[in-house]
Amino acid sequence: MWRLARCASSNLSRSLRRRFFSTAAIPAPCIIHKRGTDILHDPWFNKDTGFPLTERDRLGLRGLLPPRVISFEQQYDRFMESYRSLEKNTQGQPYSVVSLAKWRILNRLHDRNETLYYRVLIDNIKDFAPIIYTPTVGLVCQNYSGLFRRPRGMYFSAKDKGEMMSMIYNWPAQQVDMIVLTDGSRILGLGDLGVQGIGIPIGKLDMYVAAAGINPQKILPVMLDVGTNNQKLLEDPLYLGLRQPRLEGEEYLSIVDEFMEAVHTRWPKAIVQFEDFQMKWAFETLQRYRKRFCMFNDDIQGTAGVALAGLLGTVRAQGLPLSDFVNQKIVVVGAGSAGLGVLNMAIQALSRMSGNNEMAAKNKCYLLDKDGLITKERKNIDPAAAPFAKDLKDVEGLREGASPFEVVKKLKPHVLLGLSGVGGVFNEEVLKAMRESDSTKPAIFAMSNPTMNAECTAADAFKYAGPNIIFGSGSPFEDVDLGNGKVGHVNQANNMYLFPGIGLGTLLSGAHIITDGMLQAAAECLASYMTDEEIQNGILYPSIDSIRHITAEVGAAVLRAAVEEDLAEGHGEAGPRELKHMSKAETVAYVSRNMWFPVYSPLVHEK
Ligand SMILES: NC(=O)c1ccc[n+]([C@@H]2O[C@H](COP(=O)([O-])OP(=O)(O)OC[C@H]3O[C@@H](n4cnc5c(N)ncnc54)[C@H](O)[C@@H]3O)[C@@H](O)[C@H]2O)c1
Ligand SMILES: O=C(O)C[C@H](O)C(=O)O
Ligand SMILES: [Mg+2]
Repeated sequence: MWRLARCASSNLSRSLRRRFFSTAAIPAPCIIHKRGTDILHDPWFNKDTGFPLTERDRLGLRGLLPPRVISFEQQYDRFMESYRSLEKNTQGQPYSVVSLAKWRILNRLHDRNETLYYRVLIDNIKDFAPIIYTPTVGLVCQNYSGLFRRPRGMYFSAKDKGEMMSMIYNWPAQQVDMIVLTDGSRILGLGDLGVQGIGIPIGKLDMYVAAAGINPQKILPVMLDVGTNNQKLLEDPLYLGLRQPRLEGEEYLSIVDEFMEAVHTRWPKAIVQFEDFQMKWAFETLQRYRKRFCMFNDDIQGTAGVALAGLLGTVRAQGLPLSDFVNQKIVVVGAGSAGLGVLNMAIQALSRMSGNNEMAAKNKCYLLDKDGLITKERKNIDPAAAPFAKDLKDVEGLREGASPFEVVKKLKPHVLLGLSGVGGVFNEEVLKAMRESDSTKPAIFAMSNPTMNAECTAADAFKYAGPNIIFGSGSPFEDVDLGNGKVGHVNQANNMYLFPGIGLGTLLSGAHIITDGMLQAAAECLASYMTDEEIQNGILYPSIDSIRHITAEVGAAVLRAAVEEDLAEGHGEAGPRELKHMSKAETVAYVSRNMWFPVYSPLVHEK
């Protein structure tokens, strides 16, 4: 049964939350094995003009920098000034020009000085997340060949078969905690982008550092290049990936197997997040590895938790008890890895609430794909979608393949949720049909990314479906002015609210696998995070400004679930016994304490 207990410290005021996380601890010294220009060229350690004179002496930097020492705060202000003037100078130019210019200036800093980069990112997450993450990251992937200056992360290709076990030792860090892996086959809603999809693991890991405080020296973005079926890329002379069609079947799996074994051999406790794999491989690899390695699929499992929190929030927003969730009619448009992940988790929760009656739970959920409503009449039904196919006699008045409009018109659902990857699927006609919903506050979630691929815009949703709706989208939209001083609130229903906490909680627990129980704990924590007042105002998720706080809470919930399942083997200072004896509040404090925060550490050279 779902109990929405308040998170341990969720009653902290927003400003206190911010202050709590911006208080830097006294930095511990950092041992390095480099000197001179090698340090200046290493973004992990570089402080640019910020090296104090004593350190310049110790590290052989004297004379390699202009004499004046500039403080971290001055460097920070200088960067922000350049950023703001770029913003001013590009005003009125097309979105793609402006956002790529912003991405470039941030990326240059990332390449040069990671401490300063992550500090500006954390402090300005609301402004910068849409640049380094969704939606601009999609544009960056599309333009990767042109934007490429220096590599980031590792690239394992089909040509590296048999070599991966040794290649993994080419990575310079001794320890890696968090890996985000893609094969580039379904990048956001943009399709197969081959090797160019590396932008996604980079963006996701930036969120890990900013939101979860994973040390950037312990992250690794990885591209598994098994070819591409994108003809345009194959014909592009500047394309940087393998120019061959994608490997299939056993050949494909043997590459992923080899990579997973190599990672596990060097870093047995590293967590691997699978990201943006096309559906068949997303499900297959999850089944294949989840009991053997510490891994999860963000598009299936992270998205499901965020959507479930949104669905439960919708019930609360309607002023109903959570138990009323079992009466909600939910229409999901998009039967891919994300849509099926959401439906699976929603049905698990519904069925728990209705006394393990899975049949009753399924009856309330409807699934559509590119060919419309999925029923048992469907020819060549995808096995993953088959359990959700409707018996025609249970959907009277509807036909196999009914369109989103027909389905909404007939069923008057409480929730319409899109994960189709297709922009505009919730058109005027569909949105207007939602006005006749059986709910007084129906919810519309247009979760596909990036912005162009959202099923509808926020403005259209409020305009056509009415001012009372709850609205969520995968990519950020501005709140909508409804007139008379009223505002239509836009929720960013994006898995970024969960994946950083799933990774952090798992890491600190020392669990060697990620179970459904741990994922459910993450979703429950997010669902309980908002106050009733916020929920009444249509606000289902925290502001991205407090992402570090919610991530600490989610991380603690995941860790505690691992303890309850006897999976927590401990990490660093805290062994399994210590973890077991921590109270809920102590667990949150422990997780927060273990979040890395960017400050210049004194550097000490060792041969
Ligand atoms: N907001 C989030 O956190 C989040 C998380 C994961 C995925 N997504 C987004 O969801 C989208 C889908 O991801 P996926 O991994 O499930 O992709 P997928 O390719 O596995 O599945 C796409 C599904 O949409 C269906 N579809 C295609 N055209 C359609 C149409 N015109 N009408 C109805 N259905 C249609 C397909 O038949 C398929 O079932 C992507 O845009 C992705 O960016 C968002
Ligand atoms: O990347 C995102 O913004 C969310 C999600 O993982 C997606 O694939 O769209
Ligand atoms: Mg994704």
